[in-house]
Amino acid sequence: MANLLLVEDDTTFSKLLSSFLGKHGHQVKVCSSLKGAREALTEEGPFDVLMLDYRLPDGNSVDFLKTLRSEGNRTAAFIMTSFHDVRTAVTAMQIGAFDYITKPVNPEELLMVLREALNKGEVTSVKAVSKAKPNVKADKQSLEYIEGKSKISKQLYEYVRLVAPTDMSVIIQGESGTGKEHVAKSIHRLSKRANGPFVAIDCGSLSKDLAASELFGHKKGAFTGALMDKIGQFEAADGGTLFLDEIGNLGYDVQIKLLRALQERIIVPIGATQQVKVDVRLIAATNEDLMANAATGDFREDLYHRLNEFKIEVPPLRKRGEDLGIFVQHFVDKANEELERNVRELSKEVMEIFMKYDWPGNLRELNNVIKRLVLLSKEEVATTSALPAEMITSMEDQQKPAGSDLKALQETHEKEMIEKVLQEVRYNKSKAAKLLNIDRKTLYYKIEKYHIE
Ligand SMILES: Nc1ncnc2c1ncn2[C@@H]1O[C@H](COP(=O)(O)OP(=O)(O)OP(=O)(O)O)[C@@H](O)[C@H]1O
Repeated sequence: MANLLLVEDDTTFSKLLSSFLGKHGHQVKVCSSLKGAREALTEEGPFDVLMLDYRLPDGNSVDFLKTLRSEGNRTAAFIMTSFHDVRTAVTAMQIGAFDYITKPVNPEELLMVLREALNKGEVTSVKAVSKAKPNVKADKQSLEYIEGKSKISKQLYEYVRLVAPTDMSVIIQGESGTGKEHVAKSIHRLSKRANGPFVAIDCGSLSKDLAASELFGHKKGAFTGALMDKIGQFEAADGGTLFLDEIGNLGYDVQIKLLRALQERIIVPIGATQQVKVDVRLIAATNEDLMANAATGDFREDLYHRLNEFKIEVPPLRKRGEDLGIFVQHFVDKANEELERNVRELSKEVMEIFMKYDWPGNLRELNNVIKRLVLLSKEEVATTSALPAEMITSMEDQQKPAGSDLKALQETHEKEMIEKVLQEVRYNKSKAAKLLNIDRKTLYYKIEKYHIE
C-alpha cells in the first residue's frame, strides 16, 4: 500500500480516482489547490508519490514541483496534463525528477505510471553512479540504446567517438529528452576512463543550499545538519567522469567553485582546511542556450569557456528523419518486454501521425506514447484507438504553418528589429544596443545567432 497525495481541482475526477486507487490498496489524500498540497506535505507527509494536475487554481504544478525540489523535497511525482499542455510539462521535465500522464487518464496507464514511480522511489540528485566492469565488451548499454541511421545521427556519433578518447570537457546541448545523458555515457564508455566511475548529477533537482556539499562534500559540523563527514560527487567520480545535467541551474557561488575544481584539479570540502586532489573529466548538459546565459550574466562566462572545449548538439527527434521508425521499433520491443505484451508493429495511420507530430519531448515522449500504445493494444498491430484522442485531432488540424511556432515567430521579429536598428545607427553597435535596451554582449551574441552581416 502506498501513501499518495493527489492534487486535483476537478472534484468528480478526484473522487473517481481516489476510489479507484483505494480499491487497489492505496491510501489517497486529496487536495484541490497547491496551497492545500503545501499544507498536506507539512502536516501529513511524507507521501510516497505526488500526483499533480497540471493546471490548478493557484498556479501550475511544474513550478510547484520545481520549488519543492529546490527546497530538497525528493518525493517521486508525476503530472497529469491535457494533451495541449504536454509540451509545457515535457519541456520542464527533468530526467527522473518527474513523469507525466495525459488526460483523460486511462486506469491501466495510471497504475503503470504509479508502479514506476513507486519503484523509482525518492528522486535523488545523483542520477547514476556506475562502475564499468573491465573486459565486458557488449555491455548492457549497447543493447538498450541505438544510434540511428540518419545523416544527423551519424554525425552525432562521429563527434562522440572523436572526443571520447581525449580528456576534453564537453558541453552537450539539446532539447529535453533528446538523449543527452545517453551521449554522455557513450563518451565515458569510449574513453580511457571507462573502467572508472560515471557519476550523473541532476543539477536541476539540487537544492541551492546543498549543491556545494553534494558536489564537493563537507566536514562534520560545517553547517547545521552536517552530522558527519560527507564525500562529494567530485571525489566519488575520481578517475572517471562526472556528468552534470542541467548545469545552467547551478548557483553563481557553486559555479566559481566548479571553475576552480576544473582549473586546479583540486576541491575543498565545505568546512575542510585540506585540499583534495581529484582527477575527473567533466561533461555538462543543458537544454538552455548557455552561451546566451553567459552573455546576459546568468552563467559565468569563464566557466562556460572552460567547459566548452568541445560542444555536441543532440538533435531533436523531429530532425532525425528516418530514425523515427528505428526508434519506434526499439521502443515497441522494449515495451513488449517490460509489459509482457506482443505488439508486432504500429498501424500505418499511427506511423503517419507520428511522422507529422513534432515531438516536443523527443525520445522520452516517444517512449511514453509507445508504452501507452503497447499497454492498451490487445492486437498485434497497435492502432490509433490507443493514442490520446487529442493527439489525433490536433494532427488532423495541423497544417504546420510557419506562423504557428511562437518561438520562431519571436525570433524572426527580433532579428528584423535588430537589423533595422543596426541600419539606422549605421552599424554602431553601442548605439544599437542602447536603442534596443540590451547590453553590447547580448547584441553581439544575437548578431552571431541570427547570422546578421
Ligand atoms: N539512443 C537512444 N536509444 C534508445 N533510447 C534512448 C536513446 N537516447 C535516449 N533514449 C531514451 O530516451 C529517454 C531520454 O533520454 P535522456 O535521459 O538521455 O535524455 P536527456 O536529453 O538527458 O533528457 P533531459 O533533458 O530531460 O535530462 C530515456 O528514456 C532514454 O532511455
